[in-house]
Amino acid sequence: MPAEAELSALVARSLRDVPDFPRPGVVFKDVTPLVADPAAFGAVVRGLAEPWREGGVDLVAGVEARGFVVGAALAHELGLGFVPVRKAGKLPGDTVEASYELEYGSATIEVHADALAAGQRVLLVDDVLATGGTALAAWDLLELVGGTVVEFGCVVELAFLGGRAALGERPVRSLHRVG
Ligand SMILES: O=P(O)(O)OC[C@H]1O[C@H](OP(=O)(O)OP(=O)(O)O)[C@H](O)[C@@H]1O
Ligand SMILES: Nc1ncnc2[nH]cnc12
Repeated sequence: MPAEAELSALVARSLRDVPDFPRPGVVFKDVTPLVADPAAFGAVVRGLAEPWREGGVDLVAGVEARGFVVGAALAHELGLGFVPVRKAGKLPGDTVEASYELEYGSATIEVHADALAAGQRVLLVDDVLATGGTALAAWDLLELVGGTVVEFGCVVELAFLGGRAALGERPVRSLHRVG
């Protein structure tokens, strides 16, 4: 099996599907079993890091909360720093914020206004791409504070929810696609 297919299969068997969470009709893709398994977690982090090992990115950003788990590990793997994109009201400095809809609700996220130097190239990551609302809002915020986002990387893509299309021409990479 090619390496990409093997990694996709590993992700598939390391996730837990939780029906009707957090509300009826949603099948929640739970990554907690994956990140609790050092072999699976390591393979996922290496998979997301692979295109960037020779450079092209200055910082990794991740969206609270699950994006912190993937993003901080990935930043460490690449020898880079990490920029947190947080839910509203958590960052202590001056922030810029964006509100958005996601598969099962709405939210507001923030990034520190001084998180990036002008032109710094950012790899944005999260665990799940669903409608793309979160990814698009985070992408725009990171560019608003001066960065250039080079890719949105995620562990799982719920293709039937259209996140890739919502992100338009922005590069998206997922390790495992559902639907
Ligand atoms: O593509 P979307 O429809 O925007 O959905 C994807 C987002 O939803 C989840 O986060 P959630 O807001 O549930 O927060 P959490 O990480 O704190 O659980 C997930 O971690 C992504 O950030
Ligand atoms: N179905 C889902 N499972 C886990 N995280 C999500 N974020 C948005 N939709 C999700």
